[in-house]
Amino acid sequence: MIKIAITKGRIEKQVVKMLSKQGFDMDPIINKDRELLIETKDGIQMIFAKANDVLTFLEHGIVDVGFVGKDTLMEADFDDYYELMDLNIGKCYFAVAAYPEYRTKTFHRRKRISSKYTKVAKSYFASKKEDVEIIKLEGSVELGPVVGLSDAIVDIVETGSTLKANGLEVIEKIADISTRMIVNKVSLKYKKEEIFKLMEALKKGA
Ligand SMILES: Nc1ncnc2c1ncn2[C@@H]1O[C@H](COP(=O)(O)OP(=O)(O)OP(=O)(O)O)[C@@H](O)[C@H]1O
Ligand SMILES: O=P(O)(O)OC[C@H]1O[C@H](OP(=O)(O)OP(=O)(O)O)[C@H](O)[C@@H]1O
Repeated sequence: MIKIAITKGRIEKQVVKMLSKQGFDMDPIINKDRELLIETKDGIQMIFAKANDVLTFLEHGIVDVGFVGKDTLMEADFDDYYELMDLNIGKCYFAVAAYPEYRTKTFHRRKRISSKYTKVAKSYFASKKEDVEIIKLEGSVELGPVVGLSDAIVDIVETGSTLKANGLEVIEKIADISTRMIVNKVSLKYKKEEIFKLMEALKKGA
């Protein structure tokens, strides 16, 4: 039995589609209602969780494999896992975004940056040797500049339509993001064959 945790939502839908294309029995998952733990005929147990919780389950050995965005991995403090594969799905990127005036404006105080990803934001501005104030927001981060809470944001951009709809633009790209397959180090020792079978199937299903 191989135990997998998948980030609910976008990532879940795409990973399930890839596995189903490779002949894995995904019907119980496609037809699930609100169940959070599903077992398939192929000896796979899947749980569906919030991105950060996927890492928590893997850290505590509850699951062998996790599917999460690189954004979640970059923001997390836990890094004792193997990142086995880039699935090339869930593609987007981290960026600094703001109103166009941000580019030319002179700041006589520390810039205020709002983000859900405070660690990523902090290390980006530190790498630029800029001392900024980071303000944590849990979502709809674009609100920061819109309501005057912050001068800029660090957030995920996919199509750019959320930024555009709010008059904001990308100031600088920080890093590419895509979905990664991560594996518990102990699991890789004991379930190597099943884990590699899963990885090969995902490679073919890409
Ligand atoms: N436009 C996008 N916005 C957010 N995440 C995206 C986007 N495109 C791809 N992703 C990837 O999908 C993952 C899950 O995103 P999703 O929107 O389902 O959850 P979330 O925004 O992290 O959390 P929440 O459940 O609070 O909305 C992200 O961690 C990221 O890797
Ligand atoms: O470039 P786009 O295609 O417009 O996508 C980017 C938007 O999607 C994400 O938000 P999400 O929908 O996950 O909601 P949230 O802001 O509540 O996290 C992200 O935080 C941006 O707001």
